[in-house]
Amino acid sequence: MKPFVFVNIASSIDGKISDESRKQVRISCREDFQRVDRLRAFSDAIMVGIGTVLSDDPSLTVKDERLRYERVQAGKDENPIRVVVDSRLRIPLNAKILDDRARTIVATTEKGLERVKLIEERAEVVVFGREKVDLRLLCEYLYKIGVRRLMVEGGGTLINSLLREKMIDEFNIYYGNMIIGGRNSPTVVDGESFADPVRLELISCQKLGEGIFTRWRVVYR
Ligand SMILES: NC(=O)c1ccc[n+]([C@@H]2O[C@H](COP(=O)([O-])OP(=O)(O)OC[C@H]3O[C@@H](n4cnc5c(N)ncnc54)[C@H](O)[C@@H]3O)[C@@H](O)[C@H]2O)c1
Ligand SMILES: Nc1nc(=O)c(N)c(NC[C@H](O)[C@H](O)[C@H](O)COP(=O)(O)O)[nH]1
Repeated sequence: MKPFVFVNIASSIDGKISDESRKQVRISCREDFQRVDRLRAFSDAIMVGIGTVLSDDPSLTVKDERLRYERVQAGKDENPIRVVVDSRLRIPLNAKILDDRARTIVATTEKGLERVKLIEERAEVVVFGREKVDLRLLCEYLYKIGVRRLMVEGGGTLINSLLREKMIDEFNIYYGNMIIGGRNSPTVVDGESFADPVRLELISCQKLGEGIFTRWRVVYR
């Protein structure tokens, strides 16, 4: 069994999620960040790859105090569980994701065991896989500890692996009103291309701020 897995990502019109520097580019408008905050609040866990932690240093917490309050009223923690996929435990000790605002799980492999002690002082470390984190086992584990809605906030390398494993149920993509360009800029799905393109079904499409918010169901064949 696995949670319902959905991606939320902000993209430029040319499909880029950052520029060639790989530093964070603000693509979302205010309305979109509010939408993302609500999605976070209605998720049990939020997952990112270590590439995103190293580039963006996200906190992955719910910003709106009322949404955190509603979670507590519903018997949940203020913030969803944060999950980092980090094969070699490269996570910096001062990463925001390791602060005490939410429960954090760092998923690593047998190659990441050297730093386990250090990280364990700040987060829960789980080991799944030898070279790359085994995402199927990780998602099964998350289901076992009660995660039913898993939000994936990137980046493109992690999303590619999850798609290959047929783990993603839905994409929420916000297209900001910009073109970033650059052959080496990260895209929504990086890594190798698919022999057969992954098919999607459009759920909804709406103007949001100055951009477009789209939802897509993944159709695996
Ligand atoms: N615009 C947005 O919404 C948004 C959101 C997130 C990230 N980003 C951007 O994306 C970029 C980072 O993305 P990225 O692709 O470099 O990194 P990523 O966040 O996808 O992390 C990938 C890393 O995770 C690790 N990993 C472990 N097991 C894995 C597995 N089974 N499959 C895949 N990866 C595994 C590997 O070390 C791999 O290099 C940054 O530039 C960031 O700004 C943008
Ligand atoms: N939704 C969204 N729109 C963007 O324009 C953008 N650049 C990101 N980038 C993803 C980034 O890695 C983080 O998810 C948050 O942008 C960081 O915010 P927090 O500190 O977690 O609140 N995400």
